[in-house]
Amino acid sequence: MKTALTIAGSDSGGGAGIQADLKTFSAHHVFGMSVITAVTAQNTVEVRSIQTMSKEIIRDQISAVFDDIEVHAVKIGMLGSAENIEMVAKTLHTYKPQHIILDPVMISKSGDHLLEIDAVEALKKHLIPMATIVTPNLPEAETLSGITIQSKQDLYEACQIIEQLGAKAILLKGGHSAGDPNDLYYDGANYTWLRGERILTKNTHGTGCTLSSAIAANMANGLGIEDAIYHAKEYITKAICESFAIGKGHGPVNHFYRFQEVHQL
Ligand SMILES: Nc1ncnc2c1ncn2[C@@H]1O[C@H](COP(=O)(O)OP(=O)(O)OP(=O)(O)O)[C@@H](O)[C@H]1O
Ligand SMILES: Cc1ncc(CO)c(N)n1
Repeated sequence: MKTALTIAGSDSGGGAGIQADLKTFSAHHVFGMSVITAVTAQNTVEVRSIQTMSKEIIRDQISAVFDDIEVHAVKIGMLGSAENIEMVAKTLHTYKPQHIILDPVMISKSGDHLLEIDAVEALKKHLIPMATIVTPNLPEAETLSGITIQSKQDLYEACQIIEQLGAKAILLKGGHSAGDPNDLYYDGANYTWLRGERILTKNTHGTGCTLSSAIAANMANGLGIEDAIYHAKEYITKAICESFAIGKGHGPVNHFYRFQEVHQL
């Protein structure tokens, strides 16, 4: 059995964060484990409050997993504070997991801050250099690169700047663009476009969490990085296509379609 660990925040509404990650792992037949960095009181409409976990309990959750269980891939999502970023980086340095998929979560679809503003520098300094792949959305790529993205050329430049921070590869997600949701992959040498067609739905809560977890699950299952992102893009596209109109805001994506396909439900 292959395993994947998510280090992320809890979403009480079940559409994003740890909950989306574990559902994605299961749908990929990967055994999911979790380190909770923060608890958010959240639904499809808003984030009502956040309690960030202490750095000690984050460290202890990570070591409890690694001291006992082989971890085939790690996905990192919401971290909350600079202090927690430093602790996650320091603890992962001890265990040196082979694949680290870093989703640099900053702001939720509902517009709420999930990362303290002064923590961006810590993310750049401590975690990006450890990442196998970083998966920023457009606003996150602007924050990490320090440039405003208005053209295709800006996308290429943002990828280069983030790669120079030490990441091995970048997947710059196009969900927030005005047109079709095309994602740009950069491996430090070449650019590849993962093309998508915009699905007209408001049910896009947790799309970024799901995409990064699907990449982690695919890598845990032994795929190389390029196959892993290609299949993850297919997975998120279908999951959005068949998403659920649950709640009054941005509803969650559908992880069950995989089980329905396999079991012909
Ligand atoms: N309406 C849509 N139709 C098709 N694909 C989409 C749509 N919205 C997003 N995507 C795809 O979903 C993936 C996640 O992209 P997005 O930019 O939404 O991430 P995100 O902002 O980090 O998500 P979140 O913060 O809600 O978890 C990308 O592959 C993107 O192209
Ligand atoms: C806990 C959590 N992580 C990530 C996201 C993605 O925006 C979210 N809304 N909530």
